Amino acid sequence: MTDKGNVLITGTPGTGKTSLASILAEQTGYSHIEIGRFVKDHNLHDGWDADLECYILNEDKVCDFLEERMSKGGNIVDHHGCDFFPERWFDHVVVLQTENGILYNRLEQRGYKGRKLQENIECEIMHVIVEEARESYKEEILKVLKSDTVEDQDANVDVVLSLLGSSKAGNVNRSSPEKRQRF
Ligand SMILES: Nc1ncnc2c1ncn2[C@@H]1O[C@H](COP(=O)(O)OP(=O)(O)OP(=O)(O)O)[C@@H](O)[C@H]1O
Repeated sequence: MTDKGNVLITGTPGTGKTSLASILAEQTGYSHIEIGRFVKDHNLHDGWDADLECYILNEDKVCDFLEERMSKGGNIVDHHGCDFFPERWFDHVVVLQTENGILYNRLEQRGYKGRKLQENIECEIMHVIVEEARESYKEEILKVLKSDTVEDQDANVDVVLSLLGSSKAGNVNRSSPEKRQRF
């Protein structure tokens, strides 16, 4: 591992991982690794799940593909699961949580329906990802953050920037909140 560490941003689909990770990548110069996109672009899967309408991620392929990149540090990884990554990869793990009604609307707006919508809402209600993160990483590197509003997102950017500023990741560029990308 180099001077720059790696950050994992996880949470149920729709909680705002990709939005937060892109702002952070822009402000820090870290690379944003959106696992879903990598899986598709680099064929790190075992085919398409027609029921859930997503690729069946191959964990070994993903870990092998990312190992060298992660060992160099300076990555912000964004994924809706966290238990199959090597624990040593991450210096900070952030779990985003969104109030169920807000999440429902976000996912519905994205065209989620039926089983896919229901399973994702249940996942959030049951705190599945928070529990998975608690079982997979040490409490001291874990932050659980609310992601209901734009204001929450701004606050979350500051939390991660300060984590990076106070860790071995060293100095990061802080731009003013007005310049931040909005969605
Ligand atoms: N804190 C927030 N407040 C309000 N809206 C948000 C917030 N975070 C994200 N959104 C909006 O919610 C939607 C989902 O965000 P995003 O794609 O970042 O979620 P995600 O967790 O990365 O989802 P997935 O796991 O499916 O990729 C987007 O329309 C985004 O603009």
